[in-house]
Amino acid sequence: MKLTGVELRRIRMPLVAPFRTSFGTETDRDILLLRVVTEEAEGWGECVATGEPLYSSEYVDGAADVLRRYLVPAIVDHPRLDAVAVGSVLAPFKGHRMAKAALEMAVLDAELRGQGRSFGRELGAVRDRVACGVSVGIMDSIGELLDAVEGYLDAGYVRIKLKIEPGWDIAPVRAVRERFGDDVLLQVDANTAYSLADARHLARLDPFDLLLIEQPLDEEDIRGHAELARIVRTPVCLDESITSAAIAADAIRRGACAIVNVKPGRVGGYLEARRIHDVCAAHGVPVWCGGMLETGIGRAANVALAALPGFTLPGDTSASDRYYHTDVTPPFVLDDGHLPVPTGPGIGVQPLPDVLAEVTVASEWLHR
Ligand SMILES: O=C(O)CCC(=O)N[C@@H](C(=O)O)c1ccccc1
Repeated sequence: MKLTGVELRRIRMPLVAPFRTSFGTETDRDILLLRVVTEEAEGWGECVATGEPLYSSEYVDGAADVLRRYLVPAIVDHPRLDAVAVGSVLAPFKGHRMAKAALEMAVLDAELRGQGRSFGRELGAVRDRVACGVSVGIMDSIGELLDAVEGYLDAGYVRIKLKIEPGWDIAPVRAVRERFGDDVLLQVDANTAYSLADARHLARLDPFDLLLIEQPLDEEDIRGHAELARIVRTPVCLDESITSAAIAADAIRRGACAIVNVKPGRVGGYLEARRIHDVCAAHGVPVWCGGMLETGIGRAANVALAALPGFTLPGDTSASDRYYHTDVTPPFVLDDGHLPVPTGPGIGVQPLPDVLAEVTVASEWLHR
């Protein structure tokens, strides 16, 4: 493909409600979108970096800078550009996986739209709809939490994920179990908020029959998670720690995780996400699709990824209205606890021009 233009667009999307995790509270999402224009088609990519470097080292301003200064210039003159080439052209630049993922996604979307192939077909989807879980933030009270969980269960979500942190863990889990019973699929996400010294405390979650405990320790502490997994009966799932297929294989072989949360932005793109899926499948490790509060652009691609065979656990692929009053694409609407896998070319959705214009804070051409 010949790249004829790359647009960097910054949008601000207010959340329907504050979303609190162990590393902070978001009230709106500051999001970078990339539009790649080629002679055959246009493609869209969404960068999942957060406003501040609190989930990982990446943040929106940094991603915009590295795209503007290094990543986009590196690919624009490539004679035969396709999504597979993007990874190798950008490899010399260290890190910045979320920025790289957005660029690779936009190139892949343009390439597939030009070929009339969907993300699902390209990635190897085996389902035409995916079961959806929902992530529930830390709340001011147990009552508020139970009301939120009731609303999501009524909406049809098939799995509940509770954000936890020291001081908000055993009690909310116990309250949800007591109120909604033992059959609700329930898991927790600590976002690195604990240390190995908390192992015995975290083992107090074992009686609640959770699907998993996600990223309890620091993202670099693979050994610590392996030790924790020998103390806590609840399966350990890693998120922030898993930044590549090689690291996934290492973590699995060292006993650090029994389940992996696959997030394309965290690992550098959908092609690496598929490689992680394949490595986990080879080790008999189930995966599920994580979320970064994506708009319908990233959500469409995530739903396609979640349809791969190894994605046997419900992901954080919620409906658009879980986070946004108005999505920048036609909304993803939960149907019987599932979302349909888009079947159109590329990601299968298009931004709605009026909505996009309304939420756009800045737009610049990085190449034309
Ligand atoms: O449903 C979603 O898209 C959000 C799922 C979720 O909880 N994301 C968490 C996470 O740590 O996985 C997150 C929240 C805010 C910012 C980054 C990550």
